Amino acid sequence: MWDASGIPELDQDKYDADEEVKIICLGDSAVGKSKLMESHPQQLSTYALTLYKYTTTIDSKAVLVDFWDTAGQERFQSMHPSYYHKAHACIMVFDVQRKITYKNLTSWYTGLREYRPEIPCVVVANKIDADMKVTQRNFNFAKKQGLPLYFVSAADGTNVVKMLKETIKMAMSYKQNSSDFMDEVMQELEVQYIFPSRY
Ligand SMILES: Nc1nc2c(ncn2[C@@H]2O[C@H](COP(=O)(O)OP(=O)(O)OP(=O)(O)O)[C@@H](O)[C@H]2O)c(=O)[nH]1
Ligand SMILES: [Mg+2]
Repeated sequence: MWDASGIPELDQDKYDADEEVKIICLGDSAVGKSKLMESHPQQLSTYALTLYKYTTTIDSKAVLVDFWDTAGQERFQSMHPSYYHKAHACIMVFDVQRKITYKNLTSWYTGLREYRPEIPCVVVANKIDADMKVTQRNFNFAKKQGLPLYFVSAADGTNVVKMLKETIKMAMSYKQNSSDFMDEVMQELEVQYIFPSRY
């Protein structure tokens, strides 16, 4: 099992800066998570984790975004808690051509909410280039959970930038507005859970 805390570049303290957000990516293997992120050249890879660093301008503020990408075969059951730690938003991806990847969103979402009950989360229906008709279909999971749904193609770029920009905005808004007491408590609990030996 990988340990993000051992990599200096993944030092959690830097996420305290106002203009930096952490966005995690979840979804089954081969749905296109890495392809969605690969438009961003700077990356740092370990065994199961790839970090894509991305700078953008939102509301005339320079924002540094760390996109965290893991291999889908890790599955939610064995996701390391530090993957979720201090994440400000989540991108959940499925493949419109493989129904099972849509069904499994439920498990990914349950796993996410265990660690990050409040962060904004978007659902991405990827690979629409393979079958444009799917954009007419209802994907009730997103509606039922009250999550935004984006039809995208990582292959030809359709809606990718729009989805990323809107997710970054949600992440920033979460970071700026969620410093309520419960969130602080949750974060303390997470820290103790990840680094039990320090306490
Ligand atoms: N047609 C089409 N193929 C895509 C699209 N996005 C990804 N693919 C292909 O789907 C395959 C899997 O893409 P990856 O980005 O490696 O998927 P992943 O979710 O990162 O998979 P894991 O790392 O195993 O979890 C690759 O062959 C991609 O080229 C898309 O929008 N359209
Ligand atoms: Mg991948």
